[in-house]
Formats: sequence, structure tokens, C-alpha cells
Amino acid sequence: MTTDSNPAGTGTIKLAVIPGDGIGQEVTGEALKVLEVASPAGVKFEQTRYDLGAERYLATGEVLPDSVLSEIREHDAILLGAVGGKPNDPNLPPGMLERGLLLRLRFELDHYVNLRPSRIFPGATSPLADPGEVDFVVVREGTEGPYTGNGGALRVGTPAEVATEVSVNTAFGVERVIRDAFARAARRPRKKLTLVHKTNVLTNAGSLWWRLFQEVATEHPDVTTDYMHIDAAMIFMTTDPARFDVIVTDNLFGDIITDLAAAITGGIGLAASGNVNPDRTAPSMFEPVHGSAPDIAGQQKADPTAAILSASLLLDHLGYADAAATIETAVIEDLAARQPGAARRTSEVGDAIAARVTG
Ligand SMILES: NC(=O)C1=CN([C@@H]2O[C@H](COP(=O)(O)OP(=O)(O)OC[C@H]3O[C@@H](n4cnc5c(N)ncnc54)[C@H](O)[C@@H]3O)[C@@H](O)[C@H]2O)C=CC1
Ligand SMILES: CC(C)CC(=O)C(=O)O
Ligand SMILES: [Mg+2]
Repeated sequence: MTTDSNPAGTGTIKLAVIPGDGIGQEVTGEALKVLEVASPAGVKFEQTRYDLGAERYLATGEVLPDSVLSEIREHDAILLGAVGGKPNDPNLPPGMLERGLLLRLRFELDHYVNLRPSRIFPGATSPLADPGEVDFVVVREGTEGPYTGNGGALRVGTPAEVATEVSVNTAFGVERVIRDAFARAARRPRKKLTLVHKTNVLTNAGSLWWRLFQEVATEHPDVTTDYMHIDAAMIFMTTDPARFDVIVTDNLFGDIITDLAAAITGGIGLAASGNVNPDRTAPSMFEPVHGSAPDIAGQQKADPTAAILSASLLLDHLGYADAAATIETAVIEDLAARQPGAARRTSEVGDAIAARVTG
């Protein structure tokens, strides 16, 4: 247990837990282990576990029944592992879980800020020779872009097939995520916000993003602004990642950027995220950036650190900043103590971090 100097409240936190598929189940167990010992004094977690994912779909045909969604809505926060099977698994219709479960939760619960911090923690190893002080956060739009399922296919299976995935960008949706990103940048020491897009080619969406970015910038003279096309941004992310502070971008670009960001900051097993509803009209959802990793599932090979750091983001979101920081410190200590080449089981990593939290 930790004390918290500024708790949002005491009593019971209603937590919906969706372990999901593959390593999602393994890493969620470890995140819960750590959450349990890090919980602030006077606060109890009341967990409801939802067995949503591939197994349930294959057994029952259910992905996310409306009644379950309504129940999940009644929680204070959601902890999710990962969903999905092997890429292009013939037993699972494409996107059935990714769209039907994960994106449906993000859209229905209005998780318009997909928050993905990237930092090279002391003790973590970057594959870059000289990365510098890397500490940035990607604010990825979470409810629009090409992930809305807008599109279709004609003449499927014929040589004349045409497939479209339309990127949806509304002024409402773009402005609110840009506003959130400016506010976050303004609270950070460097106060710098980079818009990443492809305004030179995706001219309709790009124009909307650029105009709203410039408009909101006038309200934040303290924030330095920058713009990069997505392709050039990927150059700088591998040659000079320390230049980034806050990045705001659309759903697809943000998805891709954050896997690269994970790779350069110590690996996908360390990358945490929050699907945040800043207006608090529904529970926010915290999950590692990675997927269900079918290639290592069930082998206790997954690094649960990303899930554990996601639990820290969850506590921070609920107002328990001290408890969140305790988890982060325990992770940093664990990273520093890691022996290169010495593989630990998923549960051993969770145990070690939990032990450091308990002190
Ligand atoms: N948020 C979610 O639920 C997400 C779900 N997915 C789904 O997950 C499934 C697998 O997708 P992939 O593209 O293979 O991405 P993935 O992130 O599951 O795996 C990519 C690579 O990273 C490794 N990896 C991932 N997490 C790790 C961890 N914690 N420790 C050590 N190694 C780790 C995997 O072993 C694999 O080699 C698909 O069905 C995909 O749709 C993918 C991304 C996010
Ligand atoms: C599986 C996708 C829907 C999501 C994804 O890859 C992500 O959010 O990082
Ligand atoms: Mg992704």
C-alpha cells in the first residue's frame, strides 16, 4: 500500500478487467498483481473480469454484447491486455476482435485521446547508438481517421476489385484532440507540440488538421509549434528522437509511430498507453501498446512491464499520482537490475516489480 498526497477520493475503485487474448492474459495478471500492492491507502479495487476475446467469440459468436458494454460503462476505469489472433488467422474474420471489441470500446466510450508516452527509462536499452534524452508523448486521435470502418469493397475476388478505407476527420474530433495536446504540451517543461500528418498529399484531412492546429496555437503563445510530414518524422524518430516533446497526430499515423517509438525506447514490452476520455463521460481504458503476440503466447516470455506501466497510467488518471509514481519507480529499479541476456518469466518480472513496490 502507498499513501497518496492528492487522492481523487477514497473507497472503492470499480475496475473492469479485460485480459483478452494471447499474452494479454499473461501480462494483465502481472499488472493486477502490482496494482494490488500499489493501491493507495484506504482504496480498494473491486474488479469485474470480462472474458471477451477470441475464445469467447469462437465458442459463442459473441464479441461485445450490448449488455456487457453497458456494464463496463459503469466502472471507474478499464484495464485491457490485448485482443486478436495470429495476423490473418483463417479462423477469425479480419478485424472481428480489433474492430468489434477494441475499437468499439474506444469509440463507444469516447476515448478520443490515445495517450502513448515514450521515454528511455534509466536502465532501458535503446537500439540507437546515441538517442539522447528521449521523453515524448504521442497524443493519437482515438475515434476517427481510417479506423471508423468507413469504406467498402466492390467486385471482391475479381481482377477488377476496388477496396476503400475512408479516413474520417471531423472539425469537432480534430479540434478537441488538438486542444488536449496543446494543454498537455503547456504543462510540460519544454512546451513543444509537433503536428505530424501528410498535408502535402492527404490534402483534405491535412488542411483541416493544419488550420485547426494553427487556430488553437494562437491560444497558446507559450507552446512552440512544429510540423512534420509523417515520413520525415520517422527519419527524425530514429536519428534525433530527443527533439520531440508532444506529438499530435491522427489514428493511423499514431498507431504506427508508437510502435516505432516503443522500439527505440527499449522495446514493445515497455510501451504503455491510455485510451482517455478527457471529459470523463465514460471510463478510460489502459492497455499496453502491443498486441496479443501469438508467436510467444502461453510461454511466459512476454514482458509485462508495458501492462504494469499502463496500470500506473490508470492510477494517475484516477488522481492517485503518488501510487502511480511508486509503480514507475519500481519499474525503473527493475530495469536497472535486469541482466542482459538473462530471460525471466513473465510472472518473475511481475513478482520483482511488485516486491519493489512493497519495498
Ligand atoms: N491493443 C490491442 O489489443 C492490439 C491487438 N493487436 C492484435 O494482436 C495480434 C498480433 O499482432 P502483431 O502485429 O503480431 O503485434 P504484437 O504487438 O502482438 O507483436 C509484435 C511482436 O512483438 C512481440 N511482443 C509484443 N508484446 C510483447 C511483450 N510484452 N514482450 C515481448 N515481446 C512482445 C511479439 O512477440 C511479436 O514478435 C493481432 O491479432 C493484432 O490485430 C495488435 C496491436 C494492438
Ligand atoms: C489492433 C488495432 C485496432 C489497434 C492497434 O494496433 C493499436 O491501438 O496500437
Ligand atoms: Mg498498434
